[in-house]
Amino acid sequence: MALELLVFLSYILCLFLSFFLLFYLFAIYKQSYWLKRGVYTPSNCHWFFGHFKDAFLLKKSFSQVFEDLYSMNTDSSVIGIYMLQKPFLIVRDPELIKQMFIKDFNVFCNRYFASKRKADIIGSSNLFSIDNPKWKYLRSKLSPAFSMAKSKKLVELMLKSTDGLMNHLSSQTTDGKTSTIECRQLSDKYTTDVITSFAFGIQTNSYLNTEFYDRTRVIFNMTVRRVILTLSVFFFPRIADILNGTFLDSSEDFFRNVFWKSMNEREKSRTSERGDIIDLLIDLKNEKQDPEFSFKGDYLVAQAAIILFAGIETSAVTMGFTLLELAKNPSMQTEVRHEIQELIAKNGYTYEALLKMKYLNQVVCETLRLYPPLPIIDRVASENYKIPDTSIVLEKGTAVYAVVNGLHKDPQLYRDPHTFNPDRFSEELKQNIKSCTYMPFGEGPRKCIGKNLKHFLIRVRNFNNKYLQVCEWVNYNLWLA
Ligand code: HEM
Repeated sequence: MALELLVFLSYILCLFLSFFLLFYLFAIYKQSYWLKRGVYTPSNCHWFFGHFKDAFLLKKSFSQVFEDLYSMNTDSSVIGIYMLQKPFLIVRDPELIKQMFIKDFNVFCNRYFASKRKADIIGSSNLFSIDNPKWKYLRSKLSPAFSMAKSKKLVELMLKSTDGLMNHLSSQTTDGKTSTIECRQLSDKYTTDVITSFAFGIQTNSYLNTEFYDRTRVIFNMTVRRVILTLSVFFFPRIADILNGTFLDSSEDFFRNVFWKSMNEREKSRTSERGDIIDLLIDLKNEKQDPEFSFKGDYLVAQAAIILFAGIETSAVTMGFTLLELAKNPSMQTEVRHEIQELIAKNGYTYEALLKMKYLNQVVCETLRLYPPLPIIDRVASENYKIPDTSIVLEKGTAVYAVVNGLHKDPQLYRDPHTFNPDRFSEELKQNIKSCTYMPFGEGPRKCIGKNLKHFLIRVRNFNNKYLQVCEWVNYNLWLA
């Protein structure tokens, strides 16, 4: 009996070892992909984790690993990398980024990083995720809401949404002079209120009533399940299909109901333009529909939802780090406060005053250089593509990445790159910044649609009458992507 058990166990062990050996050989074979194509690959590739061992073992963020790979000591314009066994390409050379993201946009018009699950309409048919040619049609229809011409109206909407923040700040100073405030959540609540007003057409005050805010957190709070879902959507879309997750997760019905309530009420009581996304979506819903894309049902909810979620976190991260850098640099803070006080005294809290805040703009631009909220930006080749001036042919379906946090901290592109220096963006010096070396909003036709808005979002009313200092427990980590 004991002998039989031993034989049985040896069979199991042999089976396991054979399986392991086969998988190991398969992994090594898969990881020879770039070598066969003559593309430089960093040697620190683990047979199972690929180049992302530290990220999978939670020692570094994925964006930090991308930055490290970008910063490898190489002259190569592209770097072949592996996420587990899957090949991806980092494009290091700004000229090549320009070629792919702008000039050859017809080949690189879609994202790899996006939900493609057809069953999840809100996740897959929003402006961020959807593929060309539907994307082009949708973008042309949504763009008017983001034009500079509409910005004036938007600033009015935003100013109305800042009351919550101002009242909250006033209530925080316990001794009438100082208070320790957690800026990250403060910024999250502020951008949630402002962008909800724009995207969903309703006024929220996340400092007093947290229901709407808490629902948005379902998307951003990274539970283990959410991390697996997000990683699979980003890097392994087929696994995302099997996991059956949706973009809005357990909050889907909540946002759908809020959206339709807002649409229906507006349609009934619409007397003048509020100038928000709801106004635009009502017009699009009532237009003659194009066979390319129908503005109906969840296809409408999807657009409001992506504008909300693409705007909240990016703007809050930027605002939080801007506040932090100003607290660390008192002379810059004084300059910003003087500029704001002077312009508000002359123009009031107006669109015109906000446009003139040149130094604050430089500070925000420098924050976006050091802390880009989306540190990597991807595209996928929609056909085989020969990289100009090389013999490398990218296969259709290959994902390529611009590593924004790598470019922004490259000492060959920025002198003393780790120093916070808003003067880089002064009128005379900003001319020296070359195309595709500064891209917090991405590049090319698919760059951020809310780019113009963020200046207003971050400038409005924040820095006027409070003086900032850094407290002891500051956390500098940007744990995104
Ligand atoms: C500091 C603030 C912001 C930053 C740093 C930022 C950054 C970005 C980046 C890097 C992309 C990808 C661009 C590319 O692939 O080339 C993007 C796309 C997008 N952003 Fe923003 N964003 C910000 C604010 C906003 C705001 C306020 C909104 C809306 C109210 C918004 C809506 C979108 C949308 C809808 C897309 C998808 C565009 C498309 O695929 O056509 N963003 N953003």
